[in-house]
Amino acid sequence: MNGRRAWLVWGVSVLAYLAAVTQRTTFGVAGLEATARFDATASILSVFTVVQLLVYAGLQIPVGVLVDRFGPRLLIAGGAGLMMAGQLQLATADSVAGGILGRSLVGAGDALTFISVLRLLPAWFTGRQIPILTQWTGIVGQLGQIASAIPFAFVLHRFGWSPAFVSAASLSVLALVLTLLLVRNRPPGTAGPQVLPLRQTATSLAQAWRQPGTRLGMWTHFTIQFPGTVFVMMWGFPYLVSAEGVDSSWASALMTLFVVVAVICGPWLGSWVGRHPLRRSTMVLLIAGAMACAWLAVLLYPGPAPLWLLALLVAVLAIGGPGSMIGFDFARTYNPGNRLGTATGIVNIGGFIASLVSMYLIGVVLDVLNAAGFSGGDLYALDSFRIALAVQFVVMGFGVAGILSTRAKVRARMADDGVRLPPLRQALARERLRKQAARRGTEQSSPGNETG
Ligand SMILES: N[C@@H](Cc1c[nH]cn1)C(=O)NCC(=O)O
Repeated sequence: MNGRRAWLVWGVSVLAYLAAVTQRTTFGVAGLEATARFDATASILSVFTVVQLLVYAGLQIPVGVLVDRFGPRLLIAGGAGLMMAGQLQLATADSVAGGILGRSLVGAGDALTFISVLRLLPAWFTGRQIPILTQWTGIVGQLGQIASAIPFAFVLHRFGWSPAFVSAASLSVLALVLTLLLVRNRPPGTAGPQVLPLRQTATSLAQAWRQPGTRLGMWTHFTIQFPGTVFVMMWGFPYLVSAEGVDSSWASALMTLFVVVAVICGPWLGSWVGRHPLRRSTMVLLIAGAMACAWLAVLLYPGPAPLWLLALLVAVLAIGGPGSMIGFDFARTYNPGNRLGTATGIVNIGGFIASLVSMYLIGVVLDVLNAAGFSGGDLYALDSFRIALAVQFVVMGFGVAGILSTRAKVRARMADDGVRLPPLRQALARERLRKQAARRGTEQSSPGNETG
């Protein structure tokens, strides 16, 4: 099914997602300028980010329903239009209310983009390519952070607030135009999934939710996306610099390591998922276990943790981004085409809710410890952070319980359908044999290649 046209559609839609991630992250880069422009305190500024994330998370299900009804092209274009409007609003806003309106529009446009881009993949690609391309979609999109950190920051510091946000808006204009010109919902001559009548929308939403595979995807996203998001978007920098005493240039290097590890792991995880579709949840639990162990080692380390241990922590947390994409693979494989957008929206809520709850609770615990005198007047004391960050174990425990209970339901349904899951040991032995056979095949074919 895939040819040049499919790659073009994917390329343009991923550019639209990259533009969305750029718009999502520009405000973080402009934090200092925003404080001066809006004459705002740190907590008011954090409201900008929280509102944007709440709008994003709150719109996931409506957007999922809309993408099933109107197709991804219209929604990706609409998302780009909303983000353009949001950034233009921000470019001219000089009151907190005006700024928050701008960020809300950006959050709404952003919400329309990612699940619509994922929705295009099964229409244009087949089989094992889909999990790999799902990963590449996530990876290429994250590069939008670099567009905020380098060209956007350059324009902001050189030319000021309004030119920077207007230039960011122009990226969404490009995404809007290219999407309308080049993206199509499916290859010409192929029939899309049957669109359900409007009155069946609620039924379809209920069916997507009742499907335990969708909820397994949501708990997957919930459990392993949030530790990395919390670290990168909110608490990582203050923790590293103020509590662990890491130099700020090393802290930036650790944040770069985060992106590099996510980029390296994504394609590998995508191809692993394609080869072991029945072991996806085991991989998710392994990643969650590795994250819990890494945090435990850092938080229990007597005194400030050494840089190598912090680098290990960052590397493990980074796997969560690509790892959480396995959640979307559950949604895709356990739902029919006509409710795939809805199911994807449900999955995508998981990680963002867990992130918001954790970010907030960590802040509350830090405040309480400070008010109680535990922190010795230093809000970001190492021992206070040890307790506050441990909140994540509770959130993760919640997620793991969700994964285990929904996985049991998925497996029970599979057993009813006559699908038997071979024991892990047997599956690993079979994989070893397959690899040996593949190696023997290569050895045997090499002389032929040489003579041929
Ligand atoms: N898991 C992330 C995307 C990702 C992929 N690799 C690293 N991060 C996700 O769910 N993203 C949703 C979005 O809207 O960006």
